[in-house]
Amino acid sequence: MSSKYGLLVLNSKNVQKLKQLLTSAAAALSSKLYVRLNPDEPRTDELVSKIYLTSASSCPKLDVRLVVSEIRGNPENYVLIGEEKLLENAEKLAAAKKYKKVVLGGTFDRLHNGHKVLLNKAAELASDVIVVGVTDKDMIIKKSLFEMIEPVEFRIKKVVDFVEDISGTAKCLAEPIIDPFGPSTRIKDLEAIVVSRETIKGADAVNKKRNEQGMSQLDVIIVELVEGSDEILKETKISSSSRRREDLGHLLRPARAVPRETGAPYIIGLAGGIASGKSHIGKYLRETHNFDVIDCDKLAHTCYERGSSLNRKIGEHFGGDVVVDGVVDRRKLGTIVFSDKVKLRELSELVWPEVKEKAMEIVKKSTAKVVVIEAAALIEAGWHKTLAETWTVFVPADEAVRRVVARDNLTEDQAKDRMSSQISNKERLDNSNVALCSLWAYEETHAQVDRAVEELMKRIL
Ligand SMILES: CC(C)(COP(=O)(O)OP(=O)(O)OC[C@H]1O[C@@H](n2cnc3c(N)ncnc32)[C@H](O)[C@@H]1O)[C@@H](O)C(=O)NCCC(=O)NCCS
Ligand SMILES: Nc1ncnc2c1ncn2[C@@H]1O[C@H](COP(=O)(O)OP(=O)(O)OP(=O)(O)O)[C@@H](O)[C@H]1O
Repeated sequence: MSSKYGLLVLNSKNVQKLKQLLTSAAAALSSKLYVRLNPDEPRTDELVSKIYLTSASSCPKLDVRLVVSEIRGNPENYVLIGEEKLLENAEKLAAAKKYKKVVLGGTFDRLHNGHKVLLNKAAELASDVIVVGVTDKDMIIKKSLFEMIEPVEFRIKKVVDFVEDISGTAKCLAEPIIDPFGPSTRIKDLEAIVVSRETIKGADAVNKKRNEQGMSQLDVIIVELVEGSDEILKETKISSSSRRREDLGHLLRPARAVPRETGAPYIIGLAGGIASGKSHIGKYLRETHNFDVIDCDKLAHTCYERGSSLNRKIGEHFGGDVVVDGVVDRRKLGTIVFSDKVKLRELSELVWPEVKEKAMEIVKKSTAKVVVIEAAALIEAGWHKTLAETWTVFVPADEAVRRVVARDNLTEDQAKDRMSSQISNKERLDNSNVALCSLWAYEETHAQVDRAVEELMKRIL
């Protein structure tokens, strides 16, 4: 049985066997590995990067933390990885800290090894306070797959926990920032700023602004980028964007336990904005995975048949002249609802229950293992609250506009208008269990769907 936490002490000899030691940590532990260097192994930037980089391949599931001061809690409580024991040299380590207060900034989504190298540098240099600006709002919306970025409070908590855990002495003060400066140009007695090769310009901008405000200049401490590769996003460094992309097709939050009769199909919702790729994915699920897929768009049309109960309800609600000979005059109804969000909502509230009832009749007759309810407004209609799980497909808004213009022969403004009546991708994803993004080649969309189906089958067996 594996333990949760472990401690790996490195010296000049066993550091040669780093890969082997990290691999044995992977087998022995389930959660966190603290790494400490004994005095005969100096901490160089190369070694810090190597520890994190090697951990990514040798023990990818462990949260590896290179401690720069004394270990929190009692080291005896951790499983010792390898033979080397801890020599207490906390005083020496603390004395080596060059500054009292340092600052750094970032988004820190899905805290990765590049971030850890940067934060380790700050912890290595600062004895008292590490100030961290964590981006939010306008600072994140240009990032790829920004809709999947973790909430800022969560990212802040992760950063503070990591920094205070490895630092031993320094307090970490983190706050959300909505410009590239944040506290770095507000707090006078900062002494240094930690950046990577790619964010040096940001540090220069901070110093320029501090100078203009009559504040001292910060020493600029640079760490090298930790490499990684992502052919789809064309990244050559470990990045949060890649990690978000890797999460596509995987369960983001647990499915709801919905009681199901023996042999009854498992129902999932498929939501997504205009031209996001719902129909394409629905077709793929039907043809490749033998799921039954209910297209609620088509189903809604059948609700408008002559003399239907929906037509009657619409007549009662919007006035008799929108229904001619038992059939809704769609043009007339369109002029009423498309210029008035409240009226559109009222119409939806008449249509959705009818569509849901019809969808459920189809589900009852289905002999498939899984039935997919494909509906653009699934989340607006609140159906996700009763389904076991919802999958959302999305593309960035500008791509959706491009697709609508090309497919539906509309102007850009008309396309934007249509999108403005829908909820945002972020709102959809916040209410979904699985995220799919159809921004790249069809094969990539299919690969995400295949992953989602494979995991779904394991969950529902
Ligand atoms: C504007 C800023 C804060 C936005 O951060 P960004 O969105 O790039 O954050 P991200 O989470 O991607 O990265 C955070 C930091 O880790 C570094 N980093 C990211 N990946 C890696 C990697 N693979 N290896 C090493 N470092 C990495 C980044 O270069 C950045 O310095 C930043 O880029 C910047 O300009 N920093 C310098 C100025 C600054 O710190 N301002 C705020 C002070 S409070
Ligand atoms: N990688 C991709 N995966 C899926 N669709 C893609 C991809 N690349 C481009 N597309 C295109 O995006 C367009 C929209 O796809 P689709 O019709 O499936 O969307 P939708 O969400 O059903 O749209 P709507 O709800 O507006 O009818 C299609 O023309 C489709 O070919």
